[in-house]
Amino acid sequence: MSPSPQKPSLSPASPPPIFAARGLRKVYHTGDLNVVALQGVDLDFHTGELAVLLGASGSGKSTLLNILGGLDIPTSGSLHYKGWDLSGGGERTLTQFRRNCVGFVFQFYNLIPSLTARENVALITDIAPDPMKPEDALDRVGLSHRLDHFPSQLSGGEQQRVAIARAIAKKPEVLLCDEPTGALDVNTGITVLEAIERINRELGTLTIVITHNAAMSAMADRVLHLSDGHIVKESRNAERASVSSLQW
Ligand SMILES: Nc1ncnc2c1ncn2[C@@H]1O[C@H](COP(=O)(O)OP(=O)(O)OP(=O)(O)O)[C@@H](O)[C@H]1O
Repeated sequence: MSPSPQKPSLSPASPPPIFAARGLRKVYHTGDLNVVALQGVDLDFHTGELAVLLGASGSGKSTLLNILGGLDIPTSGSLHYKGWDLSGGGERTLTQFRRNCVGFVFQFYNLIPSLTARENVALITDIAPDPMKPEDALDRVGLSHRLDHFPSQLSGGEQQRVAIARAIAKKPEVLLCDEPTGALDVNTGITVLEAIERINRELGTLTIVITHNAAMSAMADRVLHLSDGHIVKESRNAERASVSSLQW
């Protein structure tokens, strides 16, 4: 373990973390320029937790989420998910990890326009080892009445909920959400966050949501503040606020 002033969040009563990141550093090389996006991050995450990762633009949030999701690897430091070495295990390990363990939700929904909601979700359920039915996934995000609608026939919030259904249909242990409400107005954003919170609560999926929006902190178990590539503050909520009470 690399020495660092940042303390991992394990309390004595906690079960072992499923993610353990130590000294994560990420440097992007672009021409002559080196951008240090992460400067030595130590973090643990536990099953069932809902964590909000807050930070200004450029603070390193997406870089961290992409590394946690196996879309990228750190320049140095280590990342373990259960028994898997995601920092040094190679592309095959990352592919297996992404395919079996992680669902992603991004700001833009990336649905296939020529497929219905059900068919967009079925794209994933057709290749996952033990998926839920597309109809069940869409039911969990409150879209049972929109199964045969095409993306162009759905509102932005509904499209994002289809994207969430697609992400959770393979029953991932981890759900990673990068600015899931960034393109939505407040009320629509609330319905999307309600869907995410419900998935976390009902399925016990470790859920990490990144946002600029400090108001979302109240819905989390734990809030991590990222600044300039460092975790500068970590706090826990004694209770999670209901999503419908959030305002911004
Ligand atoms: N592929 C890349 N190549 C070079 N630099 C990059 C790359 N991706 C990110 N960066 C830089 O790394 C830093 C962190 O970027 P990152 O996208 O992780 O921040 P962020 O907190 O998610 O920002 P935002 O909220 O604006 O999405 C920024 O300075 C960014 O310009």
